[in-house]
Amino acid sequence: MAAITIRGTGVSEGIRLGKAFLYQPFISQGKSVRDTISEEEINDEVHRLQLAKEKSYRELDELIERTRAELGKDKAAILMAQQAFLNDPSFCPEMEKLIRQRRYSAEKAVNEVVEQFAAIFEGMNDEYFRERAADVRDVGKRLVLHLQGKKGTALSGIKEEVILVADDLAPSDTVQLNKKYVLGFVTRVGGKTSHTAILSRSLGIPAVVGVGKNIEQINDGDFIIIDGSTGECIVNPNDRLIEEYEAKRQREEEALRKLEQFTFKPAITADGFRVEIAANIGTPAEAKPALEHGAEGIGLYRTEFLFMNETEMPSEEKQYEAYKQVVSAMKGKPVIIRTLDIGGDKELPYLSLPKEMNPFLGYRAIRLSLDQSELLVTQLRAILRASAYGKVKIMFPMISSLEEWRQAKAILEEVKDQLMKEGVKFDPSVEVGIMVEVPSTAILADKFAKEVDFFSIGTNDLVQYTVAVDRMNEKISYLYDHLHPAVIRLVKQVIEASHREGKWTGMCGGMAGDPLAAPLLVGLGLDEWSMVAGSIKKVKQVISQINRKECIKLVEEILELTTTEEVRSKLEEFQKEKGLL
Ligand SMILES: C=C(OP(=O)(O)O)C(=O)O
Ligand SMILES: [Mg+2]
Repeated sequence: MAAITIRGTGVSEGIRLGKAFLYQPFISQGKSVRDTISEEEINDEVHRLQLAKEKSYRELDELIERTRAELGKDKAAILMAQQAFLNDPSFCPEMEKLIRQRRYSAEKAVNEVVEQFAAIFEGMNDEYFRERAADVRDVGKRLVLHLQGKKGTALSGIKEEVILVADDLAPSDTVQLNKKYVLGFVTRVGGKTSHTAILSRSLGIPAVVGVGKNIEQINDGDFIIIDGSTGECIVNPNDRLIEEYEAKRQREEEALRKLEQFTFKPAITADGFRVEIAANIGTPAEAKPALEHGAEGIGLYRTEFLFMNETEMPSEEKQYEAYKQVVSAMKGKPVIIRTLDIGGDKELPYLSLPKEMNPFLGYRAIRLSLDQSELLVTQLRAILRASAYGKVKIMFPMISSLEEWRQAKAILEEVKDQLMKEGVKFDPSVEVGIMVEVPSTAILADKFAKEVDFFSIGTNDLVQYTVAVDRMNEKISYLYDHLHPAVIRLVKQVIEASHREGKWTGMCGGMAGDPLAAPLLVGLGLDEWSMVAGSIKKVKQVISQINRKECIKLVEEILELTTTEEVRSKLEEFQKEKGLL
């Protein structure tokens, strides 16, 4: 049999070789599914639907319990939302109506109502609601499985090492799988931000998604190779290919093993320059994994996800609980909590923000918080209360003028006074800083440095605003690069301005987690680096194998260069010389 190579998007790196396990939950086993039934069968059919609903409900109960214990409250909430569909007055009752009035079989009635619900969600102009379409289909799948007398799905039954091949993976599928046996994922649909992509990265399982119709080339039990970096998937490879990829996999594993030793080491250059390495998180559940990846603190807690996962503004109490959870988990290590950064690509359905021509230049982040200051006051109260449990620092996003900073700081001082009067415990000496994401702020860094306690450079937005390149637009993504000489100048200016005032500068944009940029940032004297937890080891390794003095010289050379490409080549050359590339 000749080998076939099919391609998708690599979303979680790593090479895996193994047997394909085709997951097809919709294929009916034995029982053929009818579309309609006879008049006499109506009551039995309604009863069948009722039983399937009850079984699904109980099954979800168990899954929720297990998920809460193993993966935390946030993941369990996805399943609770699914259970809520089962009780929705227009969900199961609507199916019953279709059975009674149109003589639909229970399966057809389920599919019809599920697709109506899914279509409504998919038509919504909001990513959060669009994702609910996957949840409602997931509930439908569960109902159909029970109608056909199958208990649960085949996933929990996997007892040997396999590469899972599926149309897509629903949230409830993924909580059932046994990580020990799943070597990798291949899915027909999906892209870099699909549920499977996010999950595979957080589990550290290689994945290729979006292979399309070619997925049909894979049969159950076929031997396949997947490469989660290139998006390649080879079906029935010959011995030569197996040998080649097995050797590649072993090299990867060896490199990873070498990296492990850096996890809990401090980041110090060969000549003794020490920096702090922290992690970016979006939910409290990520704090513990961040520590396990060797984070020395949280350099950016994006609180907006707490707001985005709700259907109404989270109360002070709810926010306080979330912040406290992170602060307590970090056990005295610093936690930089960023106030709400909504707007741009991050929407809040219940805030009904106006549609804008240029949302990234619009009503967002600190602008919104200052305009609707009751939101900011509630959030600052919650953050300050959490500060009693560890080392909290507060950071304002998207500051573009000194007025904005001063207003935000004044509100913070008022909130502190209020809490003091109320006799509420908090840390009165919390450090307060700003994100540097807008060129105007980088340019005025010397003025800001006299007033703030620290800076944290957000290169994700700083690149976007400096180069005038939309960070979400694939078509011009070739322009989007943190190694642009103009961005490097701004970074340098900010770090130097802070040091002149005895303050420190961190970085929580993607540049901090880019190992190639590490010698440049060491040369520039960046004090604190915050990144996705998975990058920590690699960055620590690079830092430990370079020399500050050499990096300072490298910076001088880089500042003479004129293009992004030249900067990139220079950094690659430097790392090759050190054997790091
Ligand atoms: C860290 C940043 O913020 P976010 O990615 O949340 O916009 C940034 O802009 O670099
Ligand atoms: Mg930003």
